[in-house]
Amino acid sequence: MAVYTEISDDDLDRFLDQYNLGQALSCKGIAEGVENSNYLLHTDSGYFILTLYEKRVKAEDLPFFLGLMEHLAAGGFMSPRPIAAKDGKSLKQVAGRPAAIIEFLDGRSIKRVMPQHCALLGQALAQLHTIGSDYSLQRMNTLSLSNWRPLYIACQKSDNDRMNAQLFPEVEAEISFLENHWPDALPRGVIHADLFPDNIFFLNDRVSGVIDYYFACNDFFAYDLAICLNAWCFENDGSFNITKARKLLNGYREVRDFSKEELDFLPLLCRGAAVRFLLTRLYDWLNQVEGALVKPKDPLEYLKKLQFHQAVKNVAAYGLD
Ligand SMILES: Nc1ncnc2c1ncn2[C@@H]1O[C@H](COP(=O)(O)OP(=O)(O)O)[C@@H](O)[C@H]1O
Ligand SMILES: N[C@@H](CCOP(=O)(O)O)C(=O)O
Repeated sequence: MAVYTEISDDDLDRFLDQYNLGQALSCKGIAEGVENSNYLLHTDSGYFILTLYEKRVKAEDLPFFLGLMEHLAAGGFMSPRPIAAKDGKSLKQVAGRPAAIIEFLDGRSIKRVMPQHCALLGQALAQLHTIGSDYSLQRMNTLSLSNWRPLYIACQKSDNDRMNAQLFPEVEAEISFLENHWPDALPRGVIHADLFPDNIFFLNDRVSGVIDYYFACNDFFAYDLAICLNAWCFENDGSFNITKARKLLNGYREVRDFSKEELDFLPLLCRGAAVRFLLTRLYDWLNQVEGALVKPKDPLEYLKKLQFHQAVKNVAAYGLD
């Protein structure tokens, strides 16, 4: 459960006075998520998500994230809209943290990914890329190639018990490889950058919501696909499910076709995406926040995914000819 910051009743009442949403009827910490504190807020006007932005989210990036949600929703994408306060602004403060109230979306994230979910995910991802392409704000990816080595060094420094001594040389060699082979130019635009199964809601066999834009940034579209291949196409036993990958990629290209160059770089981008999540998970594992209600995720899951992609020769391994 991710709740890092508690809100007192007085703080909540004062906060809600700034909106036209009536009084709070309840406000409960949500038992999912890792990055921010999220509450299910029930007011006289209905249900909302109240998010308090924590650690990795920089206050200066919040206009990009909230504006993107608004832009995507206006373009017909199933993103929740931030709720504007009486002064028209959606970014506020509560309990000393930047905070926003977000529209509540119906639907549920799926616990057991099936190939048809991957096809719908692919279509949704391509829609996000297409609708996001005329978004006016820009944000650099702060968890990309140039950030992996500093993050790796920070992990090493945090590993006081040398629990991961064996892991480090392998990760460092991979970072060096990626630094030497990362593409300079591929089709790019706004990407979600964290489209894991917990960030998509399904209802009646359709995508009803895409949430959690707090890693969104400008980067290669194919890197977003790589993140999704890692997050959606491996089974619990660590094996790669080529059927799911094929469905994901084919679903994507029904909406936005990818170039040969994007496909050629896909194995490398998948390696980079694996390193990115391995490192952030490792960092969080080694730097657990005392008293926070959060379950850290397993970094080694991403080492196994990395090793799979290191052995991939071309996109046939992902189900494409
Ligand atoms: N707009 C929304 N509508 C409904 N539920 C939401 C919405 N946003 C977040 N949630 C719920 O809150 C949980 C955590 O949200 P998320 O944005 O993933 O948090 P974090 O940024 O901490 O990872 C989600 O798994 C979902 O259950
Ligand atoms: N998806 C990341 C962690 C970020 O969690 P989210 O709750 O923001 O999706 C991971 O799996 O490492």
